Amino acid sequence: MTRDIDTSATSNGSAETVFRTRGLTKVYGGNGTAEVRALDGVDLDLPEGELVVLLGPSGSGKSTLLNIIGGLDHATSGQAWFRDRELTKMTDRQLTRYRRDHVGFVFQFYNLVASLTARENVALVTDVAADPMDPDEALDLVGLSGRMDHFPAQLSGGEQQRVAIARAIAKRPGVLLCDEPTGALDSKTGTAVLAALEQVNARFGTTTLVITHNAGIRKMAHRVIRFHDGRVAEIEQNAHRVSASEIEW
Ligand SMILES: Nc1ncnc2c1ncn2[C@@H]1O[C@H](COP(=O)(O)OP(=O)(O)OP(=O)(O)O)[C@@H](O)[C@H]1O
Repeated sequence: MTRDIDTSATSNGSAETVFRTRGLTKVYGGNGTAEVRALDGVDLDLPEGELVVLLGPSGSGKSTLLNIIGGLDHATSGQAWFRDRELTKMTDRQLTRYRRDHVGFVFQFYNLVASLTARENVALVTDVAADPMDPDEALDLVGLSGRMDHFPAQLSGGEQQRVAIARAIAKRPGVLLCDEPTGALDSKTGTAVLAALEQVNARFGTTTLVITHNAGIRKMAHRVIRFHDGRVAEIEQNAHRVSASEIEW
Protein backbone atom coordinates (compact mmCIF):
# COMPACT_ATOMS: atom_id res chain seq x y z
CA MET A 1 0.00 0.00 0.00
CA THR A 2 1.13 3.55 -0.62
CA ARG A 3 0.17 6.28 1.76
CA ASP A 4 -1.96 9.04 0.26
CA ILE A 5 -0.48 12.13 1.84
CA ASP A 6 -2.74 14.87 0.54
CA THR A 7 -6.30 13.93 -0.26
CA SER A 8 -7.43 17.55 -0.28
CA ALA A 9 -5.58 18.31 -3.47
CA THR A 10 -8.55 17.89 -5.78
CA SER A 11 -9.82 21.29 -6.80
CA ASN A 12 -13.11 22.63 -5.46
CA GLY A 13 -16.17 21.45 -7.34
CA SER A 14 -14.03 19.46 -9.76
CA ALA A 15 -15.94 16.95 -11.85
CA GLU A 16 -13.64 14.26 -10.50
CA THR A 17 -14.63 14.81 -6.91
CA VAL A 18 -17.90 13.17 -5.96
CA PHE A 19 -17.95 14.10 -2.27
CA ARG A 20 -16.09 16.91 -0.57
CA THR A 21 -16.36 17.90 3.06
CA ARG A 22 -14.77 20.77 4.96
CA GLY A 23 -14.87 20.99 8.74
CA LEU A 24 -17.85 18.67 8.77
CA THR A 25 -19.08 18.40 12.34
CA LYS A 26 -22.01 16.66 13.98
CA VAL A 27 -22.73 17.15 17.66
CA TYR A 28 -25.42 15.18 19.46
CA GLY A 29 -26.81 16.13 22.85
CA GLY A 30 -26.07 19.35 24.71
CA ASN A 31 -28.78 21.29 26.59
CA GLY A 32 -28.14 19.43 29.81
CA THR A 33 -27.26 16.07 28.27
CA ALA A 34 -23.69 14.99 27.55
CA GLU A 35 -22.40 16.25 24.22
CA VAL A 36 -21.11 13.73 21.67
CA ARG A 37 -19.02 15.00 18.77
CA ALA A 38 -19.86 12.23 16.33
CA LEU A 39 -17.95 14.08 13.59
CA ASP A 40 -15.31 16.58 14.55
CA GLY A 41 -14.15 18.68 11.61
CA VAL A 42 -13.86 16.15 8.79
CA ASP A 43 -12.10 17.25 5.57
CA LEU A 44 -12.39 14.73 2.76
CA ASP A 45 -12.20 14.61 -1.02
CA LEU A 46 -13.50 11.45 -2.61
CA PRO A 47 -12.88 10.96 -6.33
CA GLU A 48 -15.60 9.67 -8.63
CA GLY A 49 -15.69 5.99 -9.38
CA GLU A 50 -13.77 4.58 -6.45
CA LEU A 51 -14.66 1.78 -4.10
CA VAL A 52 -13.89 3.19 -0.66
CA VAL A 53 -13.83 1.24 2.59
CA LEU A 54 -14.48 3.08 5.86
CA LEU A 55 -12.96 1.47 8.94
CA GLY A 56 -12.77 2.49 12.57
CA PRO A 57 -13.92 1.55 16.05
CA SER A 58 -17.56 1.51 17.05
CA GLY A 59 -18.76 5.06 17.62
CA SER A 60 -15.99 6.70 15.57
CA GLY A 61 -18.42 8.48 13.23
CA LYS A 62 -18.57 6.30 10.12
CA SER A 63 -22.36 6.00 9.93
CA THR A 64 -22.80 9.66 10.81
CA LEU A 65 -20.64 10.64 7.83
CA LEU A 66 -22.50 8.28 5.51
CA ASN A 67 -25.86 9.58 6.69
CA ILE A 68 -24.89 13.22 6.10
CA ILE A 69 -23.39 12.72 2.65
CA GLY A 70 -26.32 10.45 1.80
CA GLY A 71 -28.75 13.24 2.65
CA LEU A 72 -30.33 11.35 5.55
CA ASP A 73 -29.09 13.67 8.29
CA HIS A 74 -28.00 17.29 8.82
CA ALA A 75 -24.57 18.44 9.97
CA THR A 76 -24.18 20.72 12.97
CA SER A 77 -21.52 22.80 11.18
CA GLY A 78 -19.09 22.60 8.29
CA GLN A 79 -19.88 21.83 4.69
CA ALA A 80 -20.46 18.84 2.43
CA TRP A 81 -20.82 18.79 -1.35
CA PHE A 82 -22.04 16.17 -3.79
CA ARG A 83 -20.22 17.11 -7.02
CA ASP A 84 -20.89 20.87 -7.26
CA ARG A 85 -23.96 20.91 -5.04
CA GLU A 86 -23.73 21.84 -1.40
CA LEU A 87 -25.69 19.30 0.63
CA THR A 88 -25.33 21.30 3.83
CA LYS A 89 -27.38 24.12 2.32
CA MET A 90 -30.24 21.93 1.11
CA THR A 91 -33.73 21.88 2.56
CA ASP A 92 -35.28 18.56 3.56
CA ARG A 93 -37.20 18.56 0.32
CA GLN A 94 -34.04 19.07 -1.73
CA LEU A 95 -32.28 16.33 0.20
CA THR A 96 -35.15 13.93 -0.50
CA ARG A 97 -34.82 14.67 -4.19
CA TYR A 98 -31.04 14.30 -4.03
CA ARG A 99 -31.39 10.88 -2.38
CA ARG A 100 -33.98 9.76 -4.88
CA ASP A 101 -32.00 10.82 -7.93
CA HIS A 102 -28.44 10.02 -6.93
CA VAL A 103 -28.02 7.73 -3.94
CA GLY A 104 -28.42 3.99 -3.48
CA PHE A 105 -28.34 2.70 0.10
CA VAL A 106 -27.48 -0.77 1.36
CA PHE A 107 -27.81 -1.45 5.10
CA GLN A 108 -26.92 -4.39 7.30
CA PHE A 109 -30.52 -5.59 7.32
CA TYR A 110 -32.04 -5.97 3.91
CA ASN A 111 -35.50 -4.44 4.43
CA LEU A 112 -37.10 -6.45 1.65
CA VAL A 113 -40.88 -6.69 1.40
CA ALA A 114 -41.66 -10.26 2.52
CA SER A 115 -44.77 -10.62 0.36
CA LEU A 116 -42.98 -9.65 -2.87
CA THR A 117 -40.60 -11.71 -5.00
CA ALA A 118 -37.02 -10.62 -5.64
CA ARG A 119 -38.06 -9.15 -8.98
CA GLU A 120 -41.01 -7.32 -7.43
CA ASN A 121 -38.84 -5.90 -4.66
CA VAL A 122 -36.52 -4.40 -7.26
CA ALA A 123 -39.45 -3.21 -9.37
CA LEU A 124 -40.68 -1.12 -6.42
CA VAL A 125 -37.76 1.19 -7.18
CA THR A 126 -37.59 0.88 -10.95
CA ASP A 127 -41.28 1.78 -11.26
CA VAL A 128 -40.58 5.29 -9.94
CA ALA A 129 -37.02 6.01 -11.18
CA ALA A 130 -36.24 8.28 -14.14
CA ASP A 131 -33.94 5.97 -16.11
CA PRO A 132 -33.97 2.60 -14.38
CA MET A 133 -32.48 -0.73 -15.35
CA ASP A 134 -34.78 -3.59 -15.99
CA PRO A 135 -35.20 -5.44 -12.64
CA ASP A 136 -34.03 -8.65 -14.32
CA GLU A 137 -30.81 -6.94 -15.45
CA ALA A 138 -30.13 -5.64 -11.94
CA LEU A 139 -30.71 -9.09 -10.42
CA ASP A 140 -28.56 -10.70 -13.08
CA LEU A 141 -25.72 -8.29 -12.23
CA VAL A 142 -25.67 -9.48 -8.62
CA GLY A 143 -25.74 -13.13 -9.68
CA LEU A 144 -29.40 -13.83 -8.94
CA SER A 145 -30.82 -14.55 -12.38
CA GLY A 146 -32.01 -17.93 -11.14
CA ARG A 147 -33.79 -16.51 -8.09
CA MET A 148 -35.99 -13.75 -9.48
CA ASP A 149 -39.30 -15.35 -8.56
CA HIS A 150 -38.24 -16.34 -5.06
CA PHE A 151 -39.66 -14.63 -2.00
CA PRO A 152 -37.23 -13.29 0.65
CA ALA A 153 -37.98 -16.23 2.99
CA GLN A 154 -36.83 -18.59 0.23
CA LEU A 155 -33.45 -16.84 -0.07
CA SER A 156 -30.32 -17.02 2.08
CA GLY A 157 -29.13 -13.93 3.94
CA GLY A 158 -26.48 -13.28 1.31
CA GLU A 159 -29.01 -13.65 -1.49
CA GLN A 160 -31.41 -11.28 0.25
CA GLN A 161 -28.62 -8.75 0.59
CA ARG A 162 -27.87 -9.11 -3.12
CA VAL A 163 -31.53 -8.38 -3.86
CA ALA A 164 -31.12 -5.25 -1.70
CA ILE A 165 -28.05 -4.30 -3.76
CA ALA A 166 -29.96 -4.91 -7.01
CA ARG A 167 -32.74 -2.68 -5.67
CA ALA A 168 -30.22 0.04 -4.75
CA ILE A 169 -28.44 0.03 -8.13
CA ALA A 170 -31.46 -0.44 -10.39
CA LYS A 171 -32.13 3.29 -10.49
CA ARG A 172 -28.52 3.80 -11.68
CA PRO A 173 -27.40 5.95 -8.74
CA GLY A 174 -24.17 7.95 -8.95
CA VAL A 175 -23.18 6.70 -5.51
CA LEU A 176 -23.82 3.58 -3.51
CA LEU A 177 -23.55 3.95 0.27
CA CYS A 178 -23.29 0.68 2.20
CA ASP A 179 -23.40 0.52 6.00
CA GLU A 180 -22.09 -2.87 7.13
CA PRO A 181 -23.50 -4.75 4.13
CA THR A 182 -21.89 -8.01 5.25
CA GLY A 183 -22.41 -7.44 8.98
CA ALA A 184 -25.02 -10.18 9.30
CA LEU A 185 -23.34 -12.65 6.95
CA ASP A 186 -20.75 -15.38 7.21
CA SER A 187 -17.62 -15.27 5.10
CA LYS A 188 -18.95 -17.35 2.20
CA THR A 189 -22.23 -15.50 1.67
CA GLY A 190 -20.52 -12.21 2.47
CA THR A 191 -18.04 -12.81 -0.34
CA ALA A 192 -20.85 -13.05 -2.89
CA VAL A 193 -22.22 -9.74 -1.61
CA LEU A 194 -18.79 -8.09 -1.92
CA ALA A 195 -18.43 -9.53 -5.43
CA ALA A 196 -21.75 -7.90 -6.34
CA LEU A 197 -20.51 -4.51 -5.07
CA GLU A 198 -17.22 -4.96 -6.91
CA GLN A 199 -19.09 -5.79 -10.10
CA VAL A 200 -21.33 -2.71 -9.87
CA ASN A 201 -18.35 -0.45 -9.20
CA ALA A 202 -16.30 -1.88 -12.07
CA ARG A 203 -19.11 -2.07 -14.60
CA PHE A 204 -20.84 1.28 -14.01
CA GLY A 205 -18.16 3.28 -12.22
CA THR A 206 -20.59 3.79 -9.36
CA THR A 207 -18.71 5.41 -6.48
CA THR A 208 -19.19 2.90 -3.67
CA LEU A 209 -18.58 3.55 0.03
CA VAL A 210 -18.57 0.54 2.33
CA ILE A 211 -18.55 0.76 6.13
CA THR A 212 -17.27 -2.44 7.67
CA HIS A 213 -15.78 -3.96 10.79
CA ASN A 214 -14.12 -6.66 8.70
CA ALA A 215 -10.67 -5.24 8.11
CA GLY A 216 -10.00 -7.89 5.43
CA ILE A 217 -12.45 -6.08 3.14
CA ARG A 218 -10.03 -3.15 2.90
CA LYS A 219 -8.00 -5.19 0.41
CA MET A 220 -10.63 -4.79 -2.31
CA ALA A 221 -10.82 -1.00 -1.96
CA HIS A 222 -9.19 1.67 -4.06
CA ARG A 223 -9.02 3.76 -0.90
CA VAL A 224 -9.31 3.02 2.80
CA ILE A 225 -10.35 5.67 5.32
CA ARG A 226 -9.89 5.05 9.02
CA PHE A 227 -11.96 6.99 11.51
CA HIS A 228 -11.14 7.65 15.12
CA ASP A 229 -13.13 9.81 17.54
CA GLY A 230 -15.07 11.57 14.80
CA ARG A 231 -11.97 12.39 12.78
CA VAL A 232 -10.20 10.93 9.78
CA ALA A 233 -7.19 9.22 11.31
CA GLU A 234 -5.62 7.80 8.16
CA ILE A 235 -6.22 7.47 4.42
CA GLU A 236 -4.50 4.84 2.34
CA GLN A 237 -4.69 3.96 -1.32
CA ASN A 238 -4.30 0.36 -2.39
CA ALA A 239 -1.68 -0.03 -5.06
CA HIS A 240 -2.76 -3.65 -5.55
CA ARG A 241 -6.39 -4.47 -5.00
CA VAL A 242 -7.52 -7.99 -4.21
CA SER A 243 -10.71 -9.29 -5.79
CA ALA A 244 -13.70 -9.97 -3.55
CA SER A 245 -13.50 -13.71 -4.24
CA GLU A 246 -10.09 -13.85 -2.57
CA ILE A 247 -11.17 -12.09 0.61
CA GLU A 248 -11.88 -14.09 3.73
CA TRP A 249 -12.66 -13.09 7.27
N1 LIG B 1 -29.04 9.91 17.21
C1 LIG B 1 -28.00 9.97 18.03
N2 LIG B 1 -28.10 10.58 19.24
C2 LIG B 1 -27.05 10.67 20.07
N3 LIG B 1 -25.82 10.18 19.78
C3 LIG B 1 -25.67 9.58 18.61
C4 LIG B 1 -26.74 9.42 17.68
N4 LIG B 1 -26.26 8.78 16.58
C5 LIG B 1 -24.97 8.51 16.83
N5 LIG B 1 -24.60 8.98 18.04
C6 LIG B 1 -23.27 8.91 18.64
O1 LIG B 1 -22.35 9.45 17.72
C7 LIG B 1 -21.12 8.71 17.73
C8 LIG B 1 -20.78 8.24 16.33
O2 LIG B 1 -21.75 7.26 15.95
P1 LIG B 1 -21.70 6.50 14.56
O3 LIG B 1 -22.91 5.62 14.49
O4 LIG B 1 -21.49 7.47 13.47
O5 LIG B 1 -20.39 5.62 14.73
P2 LIG B 1 -19.89 4.40 13.86
O6 LIG B 1 -18.42 4.59 13.67
O7 LIG B 1 -20.72 4.23 12.66
O8 LIG B 1 -20.14 3.20 14.86
P3 LIG B 1 -20.53 1.65 14.56
O9 LIG B 1 -19.31 1.06 13.93
O10 LIG B 1 -20.77 1.09 15.94
O11 LIG B 1 -21.73 1.63 13.72
C9 LIG B 1 -21.32 7.59 18.76
O12 LIG B 1 -20.77 7.99 19.98
C10 LIG B 1 -22.82 7.47 18.86
O13 LIG B 1 -23.20 6.99 20.13
